[in-house]
Amino acid sequence: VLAAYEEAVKCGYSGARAGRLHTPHGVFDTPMFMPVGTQATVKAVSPRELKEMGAQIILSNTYHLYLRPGTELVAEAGGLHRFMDWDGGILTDSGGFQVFSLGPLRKITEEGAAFRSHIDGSTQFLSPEIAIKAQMNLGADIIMAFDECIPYPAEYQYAKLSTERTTRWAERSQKAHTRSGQALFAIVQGGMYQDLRRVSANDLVSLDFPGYGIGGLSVGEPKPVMYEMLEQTVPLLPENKPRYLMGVGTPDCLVEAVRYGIDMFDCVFPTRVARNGTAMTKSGRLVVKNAAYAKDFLPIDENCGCYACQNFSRAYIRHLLKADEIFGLRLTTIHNLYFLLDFTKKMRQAILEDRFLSFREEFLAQYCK
Ligand SMILES: CNc1nc2cc3c(cc2[nH]1)N=C(N)NC3
Ligand SMILES: [Zn+2]
Repeated sequence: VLAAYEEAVKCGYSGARAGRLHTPHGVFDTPMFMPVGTQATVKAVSPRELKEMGAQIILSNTYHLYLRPGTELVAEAGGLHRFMDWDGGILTDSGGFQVFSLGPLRKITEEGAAFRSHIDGSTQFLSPEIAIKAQMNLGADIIMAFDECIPYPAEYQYAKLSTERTTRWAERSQKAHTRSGQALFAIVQGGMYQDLRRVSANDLVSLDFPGYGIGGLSVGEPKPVMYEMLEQTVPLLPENKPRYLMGVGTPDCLVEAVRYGIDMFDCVFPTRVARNGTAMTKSGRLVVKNAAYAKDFLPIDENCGCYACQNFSRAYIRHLLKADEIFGLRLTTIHNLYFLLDFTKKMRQAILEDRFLSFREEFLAQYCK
């Protein structure tokens, strides 16, 4: 069965739920955080380390792999799982976001999006059909419909026309998707307009997908606006199907989104800030590179079970970062990924024990943004 959803343990007092996601590569627990491995690697960590820290599903990007090394090449290599030696779950994003955020955009038409490659400036074109074929070649367990990610802010009229096109593109994505054993999720758009979000959700639900991404959020809008869009959208999505909030995020956003009923998350934040020496903790960010930690022989977090915190001090990691030693980036990355993976595990446990709201209160009280 594809990304079927079962055991959605629904807690009466909030939309939070703990579920299990069935894929050809295993059954995975939600809420879940998916480490981002844009170019078929989660930067600075190995598949063995990912497995060890409890990663279940990781994300890769069709846009990048289509441009380099090419999705046919990955198919010839036996598919993305074989190519990167990852036997857990893989979700590929369709390129809808990256085309608009990475390549200098040439032109969007009903047919698709023409753009210039951010790698060599060559003229490229992605359409629902091309994006779906590319994802079938990659062979991920979950793939995403090709959508247009509306920039923020956007005029109502533009958001309306773009959202309607994204729905037509979702239908074309569905028709182009012929690979069994692979789940195609649609992506709800609608900008920051409540009515457009509701129309987008209702239209996509009537096309009947096995799961739904919520896109076009965490694109610079104030957090209350993001939560308002969630409040409008999530209740319209089927309870027995996964909801995936794309590109989110920081622990405070995760705990709020879980309260609204989100099950899946991905974000480059933990791996990206790790590479400039920032560690995530339950009290907020800790910039290990700061001189304050030069002689701090405690771990980043004494209660953390990760490889970095079990074996190394802040002083050592700071030394490596100051000396531009690659191992320093590896340790901060391992810690940040472990922190978020463990955080979602703690949220799941709280939901199952019917104490999610108090877990959320306690966490938010301690965490400074
Ligand atoms: C960082 N914020 C973010 N918002 C997103 C929104 C989308 C996405 C990826 C995102 N990342 N991928 C899509 N295919 N569409 C919507
Ligand atoms: Zn740690």
